[in-house]
Amino acid sequence: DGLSYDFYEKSCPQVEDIVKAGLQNTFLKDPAAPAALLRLMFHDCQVQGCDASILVDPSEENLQMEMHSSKNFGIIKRELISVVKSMVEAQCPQQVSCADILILVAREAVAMTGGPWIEVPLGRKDSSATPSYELADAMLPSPTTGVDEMLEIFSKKGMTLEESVAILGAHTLGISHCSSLLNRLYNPSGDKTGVMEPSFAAFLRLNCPAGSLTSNLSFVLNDPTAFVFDNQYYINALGGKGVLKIDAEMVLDPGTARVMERFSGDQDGFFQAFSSAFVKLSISGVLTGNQGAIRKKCNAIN
Ligand code: HEM
Ligand SMILES: [Ca+2]
Ligand SMILES: [Ca+2]
Repeated sequence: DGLSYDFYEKSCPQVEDIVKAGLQNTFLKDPAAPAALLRLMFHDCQVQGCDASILVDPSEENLQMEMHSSKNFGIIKRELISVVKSMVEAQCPQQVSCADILILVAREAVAMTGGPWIEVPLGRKDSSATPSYELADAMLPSPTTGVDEMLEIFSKKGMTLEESVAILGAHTLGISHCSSLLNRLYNPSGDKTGVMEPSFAAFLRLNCPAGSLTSNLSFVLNDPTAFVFDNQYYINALGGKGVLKIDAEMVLDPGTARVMERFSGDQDGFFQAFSSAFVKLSISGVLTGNQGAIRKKCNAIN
């Protein structure tokens, strides 16, 4: 597929160290950043492949952008990729794509919060064209996405059932806004996500009241250790404390539940499956070789 593990060996051998050093400071000051950057990677890769398309800001020539899709609600920290890119540019001008930097950043987000260190192949190019928000609308999941749609998304990337359940373990980090939960909490004919543990249901309703004007601002943690990449997400979901519909519905499906049971008692097994799933996500639909470009700035087409 044109990617390799030593892609920058000649042109920028220190790139992985620059990314890591650049992020250490950022993550100390901003504990929400790792989760945001991991989700950012998924939302880039899911639309037109891992090509940094999600980073492009609107311009006079192109007023449309992926970020205008409501499916990208809650996506933040795009600008951090530009910060890391400028650090890389200072040492290796015009060598390293924003698409690769985004993958390396997501890899560090997992590693620095206690997750596995994942070796990723490099050599992606950046898109020279931005997709419309309609493509983002069509490709990205929503708060009401269920298990069947989830498995379809990830089997298209060559993931096994085990890997698909593992990649959802990304919800061990970060937050969900109340607006993503209202359908689960207050629409009885809405999401059928089984029995929520009663005190947890009460906790969610207390934090996310019906009819609140601030449900786009208020949020709950995705698991009790939302700053730590661990297997707590599976333990909680199995105990009726899954936050999002997908987290709760995976417990109801016997196939996904069996894998969750295993990960809830085997963090190393989870880390291994997550690592191979992460690589499959990161190589999906990439531009390589003469395709695409290396952007000068991550937020604008050259
Ligand atoms: C089809 C499967 C998926 C669905 C339906 C889904 C849905 C969601 C939703 C609704 C939120 C809350 C957004 C908000 O309210 O701000 C969220 C958050 C998050 N998702 Fe997913 N997601 C899926 C797969 C993934 C994957 C594959 C990853 C990463 C590899 C991921 C990483 C995250 C992270 C880290 C957050 C927290 C973001 C933050 O704290 O800023 N998700 N997801
Ligand atoms: Ca993309
Ligand atoms: Ca956690």
